[in-house]
Amino acid sequence: MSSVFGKPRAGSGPPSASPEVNLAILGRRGAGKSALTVKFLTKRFISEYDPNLEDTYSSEETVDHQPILLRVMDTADLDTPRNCERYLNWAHAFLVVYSVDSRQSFESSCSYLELLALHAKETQRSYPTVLLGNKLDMAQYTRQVTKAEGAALAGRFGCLFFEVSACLDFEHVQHVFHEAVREARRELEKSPLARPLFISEERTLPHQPPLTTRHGLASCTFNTLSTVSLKEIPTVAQAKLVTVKSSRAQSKRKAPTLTLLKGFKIF
Ligand SMILES: Nc1nc2c(ncn2[C@@H]2O[C@H](COP(=O)(O)OP(=O)(O)OP(=O)(O)O)[C@@H](O)[C@H]2O)c(=O)[nH]1
Repeated sequence: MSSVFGKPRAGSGPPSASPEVNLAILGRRGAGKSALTVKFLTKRFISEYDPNLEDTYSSEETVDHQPILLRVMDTADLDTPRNCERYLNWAHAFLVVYSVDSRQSFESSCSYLELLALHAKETQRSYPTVLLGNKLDMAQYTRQVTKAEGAALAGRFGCLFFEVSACLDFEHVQHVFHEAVREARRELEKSPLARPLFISEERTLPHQPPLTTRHGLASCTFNTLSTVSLKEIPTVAQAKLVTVKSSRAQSKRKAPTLTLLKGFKIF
């Protein structure tokens, strides 16, 4: 297996002509965001990660026979949404993860869904969101959140809902990520300008308290689209970008690579 260890995307070849979708994975610490990301990218379940590192991965996928460059930001927010503009201004779609064996993580997922609903309202755009109840393999022993509760929460926010397990079958996890891509693609087709923007000037509208105040979200600032200075996001803010080419890389001529995932090597 040839390898790239933490290799930045820039300089790793000509830019891809495939359409691009940015997907941010949100949720409370320990919900399984990294495990799901790694499962999707490598088909493997790895049990321990450095919880403090936040990484963004890039993977060439084929969804419904169409190539797509999928970027996945595996966020590390600890317990509540923090500095959320880094993903709000970047992502086309979101996966909000909780663990079916943790009521606390379920409650956190509700905060994330509220944050996203507010962001959609502020920007007057739709952001496809999938609510994921992870650790389904634990449900028979320590389930704390019923499937009906998950479905009801998803229904309240108009998002798709699945229960999955990062340590069970890969196909189910892949299906969830691909559903997010499908939804994002639909949204991008409806609104061609719906590309992530990086707002370089921080300014709050008069009469509009910052998001932090309205939602009590610690250190979460939000820049409205009415600011004067807009430019496309150049790279992923505050996140290290590495390229992941798993054994599922579309071209069989491209060798699968080794990469850095939250400080761990995948073999
Ligand atoms: N049984 C089981 N354990 C899981 C599953 N997904 C993740 N875990 C475990 O749950 C713990 C937390 O998983 P992470 O993927 O690190 O969770 P995270 O949401 O990324 O949390 P941070 O890294 O702290 O941001 C680890 O010990 C994983 O092995 C799952 O589907 N089933």
